[in-house]
Amino acid sequence: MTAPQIGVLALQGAVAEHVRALAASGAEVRTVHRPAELEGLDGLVVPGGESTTMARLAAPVRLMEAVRERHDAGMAVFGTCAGLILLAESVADAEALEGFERIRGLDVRVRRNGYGSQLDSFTEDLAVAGLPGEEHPLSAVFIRAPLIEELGEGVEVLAASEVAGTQGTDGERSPVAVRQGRLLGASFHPELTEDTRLHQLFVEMAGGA
Ligand SMILES: NC(=O)CC[C@H](N)C(=O)O
Repeated sequence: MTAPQIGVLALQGAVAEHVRALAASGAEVRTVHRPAELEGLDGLVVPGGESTTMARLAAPVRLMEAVRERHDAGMAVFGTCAGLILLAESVADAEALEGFERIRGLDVRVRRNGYGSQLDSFTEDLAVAGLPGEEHPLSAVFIRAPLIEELGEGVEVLAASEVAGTQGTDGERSPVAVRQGRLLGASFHPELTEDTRLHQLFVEMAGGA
């Protein structure tokens, strides 16, 4: 079997760390800056960073639209943190993103910085459904993370956080890793630890699992 071809959207953000984690997970990896570079990819990671910056940088070459079209044609997409914001069907406080295309498609509503500011960044051990060695928690790093406020019917929750968002989810566990068909989303930064199991799950998904 040939290795799944996975791209990392490389406009801004945590690109190199995703490349390393994907390569360690058996993928053939390349960075993507332009629509033509999406050709032939089985999957694309949209990294964390700053969603507004990425949306602005993508606009002149219509990269968000191109990713959406490739996803419609079968490419899997994994959005982490800012990448999740770009993948979400709806953003609660979208003023800063207004007028800019996003990928969309993942049937969730997110709130940017929904766990608070940089100072409220945290690490949490999560149980994630469907990972190899599921009984070992995944150490998840949250940095100005988006809060998933609402989920559509077809969205499966793989992990939830004990930490409540700043608005509306008091006392409830908030979903922080979700899957809907060939879309995967995480509020946190899976590329910042040595644990590559979520990347492995995505590489398998993109390869047809
Ligand atoms: N670490 C991150 O990716 C932060 C995301 C950032 N708060 C945004 O809105 O894009």
